[in-house]
Amino acid sequence: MHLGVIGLGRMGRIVADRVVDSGHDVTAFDVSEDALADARDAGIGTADSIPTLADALGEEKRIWLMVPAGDPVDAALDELEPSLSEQDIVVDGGNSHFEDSTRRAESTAARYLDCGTSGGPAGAELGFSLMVGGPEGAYETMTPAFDAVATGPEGHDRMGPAGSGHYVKMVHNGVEYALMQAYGEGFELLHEGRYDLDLEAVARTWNNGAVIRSWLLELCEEAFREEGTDLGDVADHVAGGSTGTWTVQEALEQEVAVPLIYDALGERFDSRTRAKFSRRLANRLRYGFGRHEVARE
Ligand SMILES: NC(=O)C1=CN([C@@H]2O[C@H](COP(=O)(O)OP(=O)(O)OC[C@H]3O[C@@H](n4cnc5c(N)ncnc54)[C@H](O)[C@@H]3O)[C@@H](O)[C@H]2O)C=CC1
Ligand SMILES: O=C(CO)[C@H](O)[C@H](O)COP(=O)(O)O
Repeated sequence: MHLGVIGLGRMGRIVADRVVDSGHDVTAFDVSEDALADARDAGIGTADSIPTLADALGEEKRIWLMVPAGDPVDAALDELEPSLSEQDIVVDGGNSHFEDSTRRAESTAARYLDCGTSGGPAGAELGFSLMVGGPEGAYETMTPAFDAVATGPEGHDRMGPAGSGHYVKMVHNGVEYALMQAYGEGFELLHEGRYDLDLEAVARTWNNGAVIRSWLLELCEEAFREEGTDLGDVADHVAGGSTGTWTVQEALEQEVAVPLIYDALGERFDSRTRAKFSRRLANRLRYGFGRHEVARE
């Protein structure tokens, strides 16, 4: 397969690297000259514009977008559109809103796959979990790329029609908010409670056989090891929030109660006005899985 990758940031560069490492060809583009130069230095083929990238892919273009959700996706698609036909397949691997993905799938000439991606930059070695929505034939055609980018054949699946991949990823992120909140509250009680505890040791013990062991808990262990049991100067400020907001909005529309996700989202908003230990841990965990910048005091 010859894959075009648009967006070579924290996630897109991993997509390109994994596809190349699996023996496929990649031609990549990013608006950032630095990102392009880094990719070239690593032996990845690059193009100096989106139309040039499209030309390099010839007939039956296979293109993976990994740019920030919203306007950048529409901007990249607008530039691609004159080169696209129904022989071509475009994958959006970012965190787009599922309704945007449905709209794009209807308006593009290409076959469109919305692909929720989980694992974060820290998951580069293991591979990602991919939740794909869109036409079955396009999903099957892209299987070699999905095998390469995911943990393997078990790490991706077609969720359903257009929009369903990003819908499942949106709910995944809602769950992520609630789990972070639950770990944060537990560690806050241990931190403020009656024993003088080493929280790294607690997390490590829990990670070895406990019911609540998980990758997020391993990232808690890492955070306490690297920042100290009181999280050092990690600020009580949690950024992000869009994917959790979408989850809550959809839950309201479907009249499904999601009180834990709702509360976790509220805590995140509240963090921007008051200081709390659980939020400081959430702030540090987002670096752990997403390499999002840690806000510090
Ligand atoms: N960082 C994470 O943990 C995860 C991120 N995602 C999603 O993946 C997408 C990419 O995220 P990151 O790689 O973290 O972002 P990033 O900010 O590290 O990289 C985005 C890249 O896209 C480039 N770009 C922006 N507009 C462009 C355009 N029109 N044409 C070409 N390149 C363009 C930027 O120059 C940058 O290099 C986002 O939708 C994000 O929400 C999904 C799962 C995990
Ligand atoms: O999708 C992700 C992890 O699964 C990304 O890290 C995303 O940026 C996190 O979402 P938010 O910014 O709403 O915290």
